[in-house]
Amino acid sequence: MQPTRVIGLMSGTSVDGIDTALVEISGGDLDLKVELLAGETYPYSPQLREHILGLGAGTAMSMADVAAIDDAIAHNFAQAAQHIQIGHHRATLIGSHGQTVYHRPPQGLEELGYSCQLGRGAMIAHLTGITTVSNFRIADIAAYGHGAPLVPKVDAYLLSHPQEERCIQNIGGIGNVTYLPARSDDWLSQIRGWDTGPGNSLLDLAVQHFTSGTKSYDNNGDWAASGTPCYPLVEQWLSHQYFHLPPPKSTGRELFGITYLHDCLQDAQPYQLNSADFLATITELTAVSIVHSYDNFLPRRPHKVILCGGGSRNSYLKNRLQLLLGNVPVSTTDEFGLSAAFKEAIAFAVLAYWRNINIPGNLPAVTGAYQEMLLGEIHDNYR
Ligand SMILES: Nc1ncnc2c1ncn2[C@@H]1O[C@H](COP(=O)(O)OP(=O)(O)OP(=O)(O)O)[C@@H](O)[C@H]1O
Ligand SMILES: CC(=O)N[C@H]1[C@@H]2OC[C@@H](O2)[C@@H](O)[C@@H]1O[C@H](C)C(=O)O
Repeated sequence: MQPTRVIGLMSGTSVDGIDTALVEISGGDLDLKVELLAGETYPYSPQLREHILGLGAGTAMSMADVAAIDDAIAHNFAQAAQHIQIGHHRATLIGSHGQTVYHRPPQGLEELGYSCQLGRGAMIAHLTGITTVSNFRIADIAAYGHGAPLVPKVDAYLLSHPQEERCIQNIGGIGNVTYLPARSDDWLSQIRGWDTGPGNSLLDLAVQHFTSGTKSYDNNGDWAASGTPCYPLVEQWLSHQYFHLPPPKSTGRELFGITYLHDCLQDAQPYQLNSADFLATITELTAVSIVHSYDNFLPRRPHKVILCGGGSRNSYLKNRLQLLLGNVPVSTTDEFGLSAAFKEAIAFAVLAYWRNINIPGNLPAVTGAYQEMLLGEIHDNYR
């Protein structure tokens, strides 16, 4: 059978731009194959980024303003899909995650969560002339799940190993892990996944704070590497309720965003840290919270930790993780043939492909949903 050419579109909690992957997909589950033909990140304009971050942070806005942001996101996503195809044969399917602006996990057993991704799929289908699957999280949420993380099932089929136990750790704005047991008889039911807490979100905000907005992230972690972490503060921050909550669990900028950073800055005042020390301390919180969650919520430490997402390019953070994990080697998905930068975009291409052939995309043991669900709404090409 001919592989299907699919575009995956994803903009995550960093709101840095649209990660776009053009892939060829074949197979179903264990025989799933994905080839990345092109990958590109198309940044948002500074104004649109500011509006999206404002909306997410609770800035008062009219419904007309929200509609304008929603439309602008859909236009940008459609444009990204058009651009990535230049010089290639056309895709027949798009999987668009959209832009998360709000995420509220279920507050109790009988409670439904809520997650809002802007950039309507119907618009993208119309603008591109390509059938588009979007709104991936809602079906899992309707089944009392968190609607996140959704990448673990894709990780399972692209990165699991017959003998090794692996943690696939994404470090985006928020961090999330997929724990993959070795592929044995009932390995699928033993897969776990959850949001570990802050990835780069607090670090990016702190860099913006110290540079009055002239820089948006700590390139390579060099700035943090020039400082020293303040461990009493890391300990204090680690007492945050989220880190102790057992999975299934998910979070977002609602918890680890600008308000939390302001609290951290206040907590740091008695220690009179300079900016480098503060960044080193925030970076340490990301690293320690990841390892702490493995130690608390996994049967044992994995054989390998494999990183992806923008934070995998932060050498200082990677080194801190390696130090905390001792003899468990830390690498990136690039070393396993899967692009660390575009893995999430690739995952939404796979989820769209699965939706199109009626394969469920969620793992109930990860999201907490009571059953497997077909994820995403299909918007036909209206042209
Ligand atoms: N060279 C680099 N050095 C250090 N950090 C980097 C580098 N490149 C990217 N990053 C970090 O990665 C972030 C973007 O990561 P990514 O695109 O994976 O996030 P996201 O997809 O928006 O988030 P999420 O996975 O939470 O949805 C940037 O905001 C920055 O903090
Ligand atoms: C609501 C939402 O957009 N959540 C994102 C976010 O970014 C990382 C983490 O928090 C993860 O739970 C999720 O994204 C990935 C792609 C997922 O669903 O697997």
